[in-house]
Amino acid sequence: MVSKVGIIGLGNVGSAVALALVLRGSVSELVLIDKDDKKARAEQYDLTDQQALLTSNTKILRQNYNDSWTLLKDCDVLVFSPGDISILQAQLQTDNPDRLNELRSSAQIVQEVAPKINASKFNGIILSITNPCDVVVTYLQELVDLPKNHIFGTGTTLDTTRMKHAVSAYLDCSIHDIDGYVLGEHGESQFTAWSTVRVGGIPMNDLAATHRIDLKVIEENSSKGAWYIISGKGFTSHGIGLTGATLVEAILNNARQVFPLSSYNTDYQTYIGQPTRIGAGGVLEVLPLTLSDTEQELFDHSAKIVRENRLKIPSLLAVDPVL
Ligand SMILES: NC(=O)c1ccc[n+]([C@@H]2O[C@H](COP(=O)([O-])OP(=O)(O)OC[C@H]3O[C@@H](n4cnc5c(N)ncnc54)[C@H](O)[C@@H]3O)[C@@H](O)[C@H]2O)c1
Repeated sequence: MVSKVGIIGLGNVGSAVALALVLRGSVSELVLIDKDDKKARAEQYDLTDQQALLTSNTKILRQNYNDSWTLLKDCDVLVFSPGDISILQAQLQTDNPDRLNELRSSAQIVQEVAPKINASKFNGIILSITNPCDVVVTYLQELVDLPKNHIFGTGTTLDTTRMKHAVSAYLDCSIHDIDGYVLGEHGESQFTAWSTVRVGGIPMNDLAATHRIDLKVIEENSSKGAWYIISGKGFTSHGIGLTGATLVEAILNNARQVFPLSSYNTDYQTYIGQPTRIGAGGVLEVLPLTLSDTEQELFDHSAKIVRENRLKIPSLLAVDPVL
């Protein structure tokens, strides 16, 4: 069966998702779109150069930014990854770097791109990556003609892989023995829900008590992961590239698998990172949380931050960015 995936925004992230999808032979057709047409064309040629060396066959298509996006009409999944990473690079010069500072720029992009998605008659599932992830996906859903369960963000999926790595490095064990989630905003208010974390089936909270493990140290190592990477190479790409491809595959294969995605939470009226089952129909189910009282407070706080920032968008867009 033909599977067709579109990617809007071919910077470090969009091109890494495209590369992972092509190398894994996950899709039959890929449609590339970027505001910078030359960049999209370059990615198209670069990805096509691999074809003779692969056992799979992905047709790499491209749509000019200013044309109508007709190639998106029959796409199954659309990856939304436009942005401007220089904003987060500049954040490293501040005392408290925060992805929320990308909001004004990303909200402008959403305003510009959403009508073009609607005009294309795209009717599949959107996977949103652009930061600040939870606020952007909340706003994007409001502007595109798709139901809430047909659009979700990568949420804390990447943060959860970072947490698993930090735990496995600390305990010197296989990363594959670790279950559990980082939840909340894909940002500074995220938290590791230690009550959900198990190592080979043993609750991490029990291990921490018996082995005097300082969970705060492990959490710090994982939650700051993106900033360590950006300070060294200027952007993150490999982890999010494979995260994006894995989630696209989960949709295409109707995996019915649970990831800590940014999905809609009716209590908070916002998208937020929470355990979410996805498949061909997009979000199939948001799993109920059984958190400790402290974790529930952290989750409430994180959702409040996302909601407040969504409400800030009109005033942010009213400000002339040049001033
Ligand atoms: N959710 C996550 O876990 C996660 C992880 C890494 C990065 N990100 C975010 O992903 C986004 C992209 O990061 P990057 O490093 O690729 O940035 P980048 O600056 O390298 O690339 C952004 C791309 O978007 C394009 N673009 C800008 N406006 C556009 C528009 N209106 N329509 C189409 N394309 C447009 C640019 O031309 C550029 O090619 C950022 O918001 C970044 O913070 C999210």
